[in-house]
Amino acid sequence: MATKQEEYYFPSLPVPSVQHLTLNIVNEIPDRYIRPEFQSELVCTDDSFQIPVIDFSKILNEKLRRDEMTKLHAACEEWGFFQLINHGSEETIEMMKNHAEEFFKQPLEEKKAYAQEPHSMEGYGQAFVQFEDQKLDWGDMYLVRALPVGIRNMKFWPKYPNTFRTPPKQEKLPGTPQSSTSIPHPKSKEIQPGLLGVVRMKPSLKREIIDRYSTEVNKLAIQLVGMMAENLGIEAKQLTGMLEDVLQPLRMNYYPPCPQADKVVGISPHSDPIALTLLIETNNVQGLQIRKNGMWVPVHAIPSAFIVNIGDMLEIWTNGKYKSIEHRVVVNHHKERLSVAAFHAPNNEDVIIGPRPDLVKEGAKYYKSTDLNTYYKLNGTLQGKKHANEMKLVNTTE
Ligand SMILES: O=C(O)CCC(=O)C(=O)O
Ligand SMILES: [Fe+2]
Repeated sequence: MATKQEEYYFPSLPVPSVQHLTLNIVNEIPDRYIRPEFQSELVCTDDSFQIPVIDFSKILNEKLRRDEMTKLHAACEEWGFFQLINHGSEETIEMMKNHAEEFFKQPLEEKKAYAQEPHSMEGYGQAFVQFEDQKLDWGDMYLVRALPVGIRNMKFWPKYPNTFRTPPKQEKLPGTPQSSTSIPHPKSKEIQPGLLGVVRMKPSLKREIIDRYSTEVNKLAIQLVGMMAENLGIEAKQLTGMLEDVLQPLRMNYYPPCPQADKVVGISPHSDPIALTLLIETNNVQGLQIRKNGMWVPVHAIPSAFIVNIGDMLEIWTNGKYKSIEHRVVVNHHKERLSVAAFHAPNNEDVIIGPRPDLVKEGAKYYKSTDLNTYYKLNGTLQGKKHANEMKLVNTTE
């Protein structure tokens, strides 16, 4: 099946790396980053008002499944966001966090080797900069297309840390079978003291991190989408089938500290135009906020949890039963913040973006149906719930 991958990537004008801009700034930041439009918006100060937490291990447990599935349904209907715990990928998350942090610590020149090219969001740079006079977000990003395997462009995959993309070298240790290895990432938790004091990795941890992370996250995403279909009373395939041939970009976000943090925004308010996002905050610095009840609600990430959110495509496929939610990132005065978002969307241009027929059977259809290429062309800049809103039919009650 032929796909037109490049069309799905929105070209962005080159702008300076914010991380390196900050090295020369003492107090005043360039005007292009000042965003007065966001400064008066209400932020929720009640820390107990939080997105729901879903325990994946309970869903897999026959006795506990029912209640947890009900919680999942409510989370998707009422919040569009939840944290997923006990999902089994905790170790992989830990490695991903270490690697992403190490990558951004490198000198600018090293990172520039992966700079985005015109007409593509892949690589190191910024996203959604369309105009020379456009206001800018206070953050850098690094994006690689992880799935499908066939579209991987290895020139954008980081060579450092070396275990990011390349399996660690196999080294035979005296008296041990070939399962022993060495040279894991210096900071990674997989290091275990081996026989004769030689450092080795657990046999299960020998794959390159991006590949391993991408595979595990995609598997979870598809399982979650299947559970959502079940909760909506439709066949799992009605939703999972849309992602059988999946496009999974991984976006690593780096938000440097800012001396005028209350005047900038790390990522402008937006909903994700894809189907489902699984995100990790790598260094426990709060920054993500979601729009709820007319205010911005800070998300306090649980270490090792995935923050999962419904994207515009799932809102449209479910005919609005599940909602994509606007979110933004605020930055910190003193601390940097990092996150890694794994997006999931169809990779098959025959997939239709429109309400699934079984979800409009007994009622009105609230969204248009369109092909994937037309859908992606609705995009331009990060602007609220642009895709979902453009697709809404006027007869909608909301
Ligand atoms: O950094 C975050 O917490 C959110 C990032 C995000 O919304 C995105 O990459 O689409
Ligand atoms: Fe997002």
